[in-house]
Amino acid sequence: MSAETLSQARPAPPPQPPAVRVRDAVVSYDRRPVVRGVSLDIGAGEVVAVLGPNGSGKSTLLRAILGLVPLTAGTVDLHGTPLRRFTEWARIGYVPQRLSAGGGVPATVREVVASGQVARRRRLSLPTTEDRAAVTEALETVGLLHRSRDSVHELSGGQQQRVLIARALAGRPDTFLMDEPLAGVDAASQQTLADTIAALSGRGATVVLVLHELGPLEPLIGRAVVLSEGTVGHDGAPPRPFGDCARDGHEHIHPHADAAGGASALPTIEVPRRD
Ligand SMILES: Nc1ncnc2c1ncn2[C@@H]1O[C@H](COP(=O)(O)OP(=O)(O)OP(=O)(O)O)[C@@H](O)[C@H]1O
Repeated sequence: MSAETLSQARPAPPPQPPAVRVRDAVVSYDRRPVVRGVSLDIGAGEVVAVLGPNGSGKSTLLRAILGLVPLTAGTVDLHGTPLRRFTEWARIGYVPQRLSAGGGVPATVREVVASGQVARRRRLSLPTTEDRAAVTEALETVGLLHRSRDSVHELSGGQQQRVLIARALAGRPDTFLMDEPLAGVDAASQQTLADTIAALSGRGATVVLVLHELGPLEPLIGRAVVLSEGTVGHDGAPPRPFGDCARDGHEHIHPHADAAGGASALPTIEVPRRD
């Protein structure tokens, strides 16, 4: 290579840090460790499923990554920054598992979805036209624009789940952590949401999905982290036959009631810790 070519060569961009880096993470409830020494990196732009049986620690790991439950030991970095110093919460979209009934405040569907933009707004600033358009688009994406003014209390369980997904979309983050986003959602909406997640991935978003079954997300999932009693039992291509969970008679207990029982199950809005 000539001196001239060398002088024209641009320096390579610095390597991007992983979107999520977990090292030796331990999380305990009442001194009982339920995540026991997990280490993993999730690269920016990766789509990763976190699988495992009931109680294996999937949700707890996700919540620990977000700082919603404290680590007993180990570290978490988000986009190259230790969790306790991480401030770019507008980059993170969290879809929690639907939580207990009765804990929510009365809110319309639109209000809940708009709350997904809190992290990206300056304190006390009003939503911009762009913000409002993003809320409308998110509601359209999950097929609930027509329910915008209804109370979330009136929605079925599957619809509430779609509200939580819309809330994450409305914030326009680049990193999604979703805890069973399709559980309780009807088949047609599941496919729409899978298409949405595929589009997010196509735009370079990082997506971490706690799942019990891959379902319509299967084509998207190249990597699965399988937890077993709080440790990583497998990290690689999705194990087969993982579709067993979808077959009749599987013993997995899904935490989400479907439409029938959903009206009483309010989403609890959680904001990651920012200290
Ligand atoms: N807030 C809590 N307090 C005490 N124990 C908890 C709490 N949350 C979860 N656990 C327990 O920790 C263990 C791991 O739970 P976790 O919800 O992380 O598992 P999971 O793999 O997501 O399960 P599931 O598939 O049922 O959602 C379970 O034994 C659960 O009962």
